[in-house]
Amino acid sequence: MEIIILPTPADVARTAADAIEEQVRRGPSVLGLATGSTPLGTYQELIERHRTGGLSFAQAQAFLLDEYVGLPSAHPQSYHSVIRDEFTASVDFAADAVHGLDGMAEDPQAEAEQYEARIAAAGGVDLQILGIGTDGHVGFNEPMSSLGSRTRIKTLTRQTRQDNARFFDHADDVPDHVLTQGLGTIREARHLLLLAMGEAKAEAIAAAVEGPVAAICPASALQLHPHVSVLVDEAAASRLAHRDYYTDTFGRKPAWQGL
Ligand SMILES: O=P(O)(O)OC[C@H]1O[C@](O)(CO)[C@@H](O)[C@@H]1O
Repeated sequence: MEIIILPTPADVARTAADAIEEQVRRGPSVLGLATGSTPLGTYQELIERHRTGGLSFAQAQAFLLDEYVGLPSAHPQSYHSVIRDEFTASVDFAADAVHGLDGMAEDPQAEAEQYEARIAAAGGVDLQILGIGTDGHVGFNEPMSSLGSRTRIKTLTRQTRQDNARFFDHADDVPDHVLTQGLGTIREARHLLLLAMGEAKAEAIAAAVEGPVAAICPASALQLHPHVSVLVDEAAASRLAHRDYYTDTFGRKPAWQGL
């Protein structure tokens, strides 16, 4: 794992956007997109680079990590709507290049299996953006998710429903169930970019990076992946015990200048 501690959330957003831009400029790419508040600054940065710097997503495809069960895709808080409104409609993805799970599928298991097949048919994910929940979830893989799990239906924890209540009119409107890529699915992406900002994420980041690989902290499963970049601001890094090791460059330029 490469742990990159940056001064501010804006630096995290810019550095993540650099990695995505580099991937997309390399040629046809498959991106894994997260929703939630964490990647919003990154998406803003990419939209700006599209508008002013000619960055094009016309050759890219994208797969969402997860979706609420029971929300039609037109619901403003469905992740279909969120990613369209916050990112994909403001750049130049081709029609049908952005894929998500159907939260209204009559057979969620069949939907999950078809989604895995669509990812495989696209050649797998080149670069996966990830946020982290305060309980250590990635995607919606809540604590005690199997470290080898595949895309499936999951029940949200009370903590995650509370955390996400801010996006809904009433706390009770947060769905109980979700469809999410599994930890095994996520770990098949070729490069993982885990982003976290703010003190509220500090404990989860410390457990994910320095804790044992254990289902109690699903993000710790990322330690098993060969190419993970963890981009955190100072606040999210504040509980890391080995900060000096991550920041020591011995006078050289930091490794993250070219993720
Ligand atoms: O970025 P937030 O809103 O803090 O949420 C943390 C993570 O939980 C999720 O909402 C669940 O997938 C992600 O979208 C996000 O990365």
